[in-house]
Amino acid sequence: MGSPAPDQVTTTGNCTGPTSCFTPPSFTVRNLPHLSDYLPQTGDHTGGGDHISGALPSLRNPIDSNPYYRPSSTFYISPSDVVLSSILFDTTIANSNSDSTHDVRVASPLAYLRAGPRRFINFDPAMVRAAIVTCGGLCPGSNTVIRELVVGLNELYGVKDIYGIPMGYRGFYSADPIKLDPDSVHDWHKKGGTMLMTTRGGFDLEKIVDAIVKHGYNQLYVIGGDGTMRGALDIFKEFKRRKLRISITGVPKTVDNDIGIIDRSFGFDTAVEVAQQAISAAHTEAESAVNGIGLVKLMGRSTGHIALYATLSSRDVDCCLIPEMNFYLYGKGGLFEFIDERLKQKRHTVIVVAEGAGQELIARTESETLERDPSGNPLFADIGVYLKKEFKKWWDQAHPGELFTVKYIDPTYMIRAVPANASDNLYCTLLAHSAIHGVMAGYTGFVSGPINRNYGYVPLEDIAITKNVVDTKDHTWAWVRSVTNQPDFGISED
Ligand SMILES: Nc1ncnc2c1ncn2[C@@H]1O[C@H](COP(=O)(O)OP(=O)(O)OP(=O)(O)O)[C@@H](O)[C@H]1O
Ligand SMILES: O=P(O)(O)OC[C@H]1O[C@](O)(CO)[C@@H](O)[C@@H]1O
Ligand SMILES: [Mg+2]
Repeated sequence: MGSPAPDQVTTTGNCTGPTSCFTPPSFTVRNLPHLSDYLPQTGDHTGGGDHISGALPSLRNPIDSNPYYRPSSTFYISPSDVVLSSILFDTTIANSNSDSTHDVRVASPLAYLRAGPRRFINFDPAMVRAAIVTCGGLCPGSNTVIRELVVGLNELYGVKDIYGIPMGYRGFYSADPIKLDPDSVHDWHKKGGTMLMTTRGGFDLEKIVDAIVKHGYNQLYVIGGDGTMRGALDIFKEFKRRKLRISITGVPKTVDNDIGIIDRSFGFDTAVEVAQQAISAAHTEAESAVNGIGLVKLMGRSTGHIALYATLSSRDVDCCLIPEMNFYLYGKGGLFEFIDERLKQKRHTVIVVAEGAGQELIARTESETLERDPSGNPLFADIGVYLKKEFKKWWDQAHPGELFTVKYIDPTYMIRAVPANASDNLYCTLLAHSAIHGVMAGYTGFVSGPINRNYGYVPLEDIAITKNVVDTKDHTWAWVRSVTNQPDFGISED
C-alpha cells in the first residue's frame, strides 16, 4: 500500500560542525494500521464480497474528477509525508546525540503520517456505509464534526449511505440508526450539544460489533474523549480479529483538553471563551463588596487546562487551583494566608478552581470516594461548595465581626453546552475531512489531529495510553504564577 515501514527510523544529514550547521535529529516514523495489514488487496474496483468482507479494492481518488477541486500536483499527500511530534530541539544535544533532560528537547521524536487526501483509495464510494456516533460529555463542536463528516463524505467522495447512531455506544445495539444527508445536517454547526445524543457507559464490545456487522457499516467515525478512544481501540482490535473490511477512526472530543499528542481538542477554545463571562461576573461581585471573594469552579475532571487558560486570558484572577497541584488552606504559604494578603492590598480576590482540584482536602467516606459514573469515571465532591464554607469559617475566626462576602459561581455546563466558536468550527471541519481522507485510503484504528499545527494520523493505541496534563514545572504554569503571583504551595524545581 506504500506506507512507511513499521516504526522505521529515519536518519537525517551528518553535519557535525558549529551550530550554524545544525543537524536535525533522526526521527522514528510511527506505523499506522491499515486494512491491508490483515486483508488481501485487488486491483479491481469492488474487491468482491459484501459491504464488510472480501479483498480491498483499489481505485483513483474520485476528487480527481470533482470539478470543484481540480487537484494540483501537490494536492495529494504522499503516504510517506510525516509530521514531527516535536519541533523544539537543543542543537548541542541533537548534534552530540546525547540524551536530553530538558522538558521540550526530544533527541529522537516520533513522526506521524500526515493527514489529507491520497491519490489512491481502498473504498468504492458506492459501497460505503458509514456510521457516526458521539459518546461521553457534551463538547462545543460535536455537531459541526457530524455535519462536516456527512457533507464531506457526500461532496468529496460521493458517499450517500451515512447513518447517525443515537445515544453513544449503546445505540449500536439498542436504537434505530438515523439516515443523514447534507440537507438534514446543514445547520447543525450552529447548535450546541450533539444532535445524535450521547450517553456514558453501555460499552458492550460483542453486542456493538455484532450490530455493526448486522447493519453492514464499513466505516465508523467515533467522536469522543479518552474513554471513547479506548472503546474504539477495542472495537478496532475486534474488527481485526474477525478480519472485517471495516475502518474505524476516532475524532478526539473533550472539553477538558486531556487527550495527549494532539495540540488541543476541539471545543476547548470555546469553553475557555465562555468561562470568561463567569470570571468577569465573579470579579464584578467581589470588587463591589467589602472583602469580597469571587470563586469560580470550572470543568476539568483530572486536568486543569480550562482553569489555566481561562485564568491567563482573564487577568482578573488572583489564584488558579488545578488537580495537578496540591494545595493547602491554613498556615504559612497556604491559601488563606495568601487571600488575607490580597484582601489587605485590593479588598477583593478572584479564585478559579478546577472541579478535580483539592479533592483530598474534602472529608468523604470510603464508599463516597468509590462512587463512579456509568463509564467508570470517579464522581467528585463539590470543591466550590467546600471552599466557600471553609473561607467563611476561616474569616470568622481570623477577623471576627468584619464584613466579608463569598460569591460562588458554578458555570459548569454553561461552558460546554454552547455552539462552537469560529475557530473551533474551522478546526472541526479540518478534523472531519482529515478523518474521511484517512478512512477512504484504507487506514484504520487511528485518530486525526493537529500536531504542531499540521494535521497528522496517530494510532488509536498511542492516543489510548497518553494523557495531556498540566505540567506545573513548564513555562505555561510559570506564566500563570507571574500573572497571579499566587503561592506555589511547595512546588519546587525538583
Ligand atoms: N476503557 C474503556 N474501554 C472501553 N470503553 C470505554 C472505556 N472507557 C470508557 N468507555 C466507553 O466510552 C464511552 C465514553 O466514555 P466516558 O464517559 O469516559 O467519556 P469520554 O469519551 O472520556 O469523554 P469525556 O470524558 O470528554 O466526557 C462510554 O460509553 C464508556 O462506556
Ligand atoms: O455530568 P457529566 O455529563 O457526566 O459530565 C461531567 C464531566 O464531563 C467533562 O466535561 C468531560 O467531558 C468533565 O469536565 C466533567 O467532569
Ligand atoms: Mg474522559
